[in-house]
Amino acid sequence: MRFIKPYVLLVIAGIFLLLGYVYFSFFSERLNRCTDVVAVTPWLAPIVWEGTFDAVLIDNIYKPMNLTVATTVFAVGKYVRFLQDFLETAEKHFMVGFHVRYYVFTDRPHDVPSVNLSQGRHLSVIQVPGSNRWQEISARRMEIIQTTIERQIRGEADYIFCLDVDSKFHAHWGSESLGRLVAVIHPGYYEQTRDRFPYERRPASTAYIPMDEGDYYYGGAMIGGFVEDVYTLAKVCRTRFEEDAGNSIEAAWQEESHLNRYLLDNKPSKVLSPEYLWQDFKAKTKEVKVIRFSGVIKNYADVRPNV
Ligand SMILES: CC(=O)N[C@H]1[C@@H](OP(=O)(O)OP(=O)(O)OC[C@H]2O[C@@H](n3ccc(=O)[nH]c3=O)[C@H](O)[C@@H]2O)O[C@H](CO)[C@H](O)[C@@H]1O
Ligand SMILES: [Mn+2]
Repeated sequence: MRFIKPYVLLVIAGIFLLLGYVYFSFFSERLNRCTDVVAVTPWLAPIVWEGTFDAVLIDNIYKPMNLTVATTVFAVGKYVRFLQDFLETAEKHFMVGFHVRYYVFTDRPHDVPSVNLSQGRHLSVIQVPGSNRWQEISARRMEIIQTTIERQIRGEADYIFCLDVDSKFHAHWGSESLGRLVAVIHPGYYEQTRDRFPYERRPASTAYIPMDEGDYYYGGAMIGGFVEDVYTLAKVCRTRFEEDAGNSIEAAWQEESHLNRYLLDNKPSKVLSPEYLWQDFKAKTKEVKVIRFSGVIKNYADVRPNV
């Protein structure tokens, strides 16, 4: 040992430190980059994330089918102000190249903006009553979707998406989202365990979900699928909502709670990742590579009839 000069020992120690650093930073970077997502549900339905589909290939399958996609959107009261951005961004990103029929439900038909629609895309305005309770407006969507499918949409479209209006499209939303019954994972709860989901927890409500049940917490801002499957969903949720009202109970998150109960018993055939329902106030997380549709930041006191 006495032949080894101290500086040699220092150099050896330095080399070990350097190797340790390189090794550690390599693996910690790999750990950080590990953003794998689950792309299938326990009942084997796909969960659609960026990287799990080939947009060109899927379009090539669906486009020759000459499909029409209905899109319902409610703009009651001051929510008409969201229509312009919603429609303009939908024209850029939503089901581009497909026949799209927008159904705009509003109590202010004269305030519906005129937006240039691409070829093969139409818009109908359907007058609905206003209300002084936002909970009622939000919840009555199920009833109105049900009756409009009966009256009109059934004969005009193959698929349907029912969307929140206080939102914008930011990137491609195409045929990869089509399926028999399609729901979206709520962006606020995809990292949570189910005991944290805000399901309706009172057994007196028909939307009740016990603590040890539930698959995902689905967002009420998007529901889609075959017109007939969405029709049944809307009808069941509406009936249950009214049954609850008869017993003087309103589920925690109105139709969203009923939707979650319905989807627990009737599993969606396709689940969209939170890329398809983000919220502008929420910072992007590493799993979410693309934000396709996102709720804008709104001043609730300013836009809702009651707070
Ligand atoms: C991200 C997400 O999943 N959002 C859900 C959530 O919050 P939100 O806070 O996003 O609800 P919201 O105020 O956007 O209401 C839902 C929708 O109802 C319509 N509307 C509402 C009020 C009004 O005065 N006029 C009007 O037209 C409009 O289309 C709006 O987008 O909770 C609601 C139920 O409580 C719905 O389930 C929403 O889909
Ligand atoms: Mn909303």
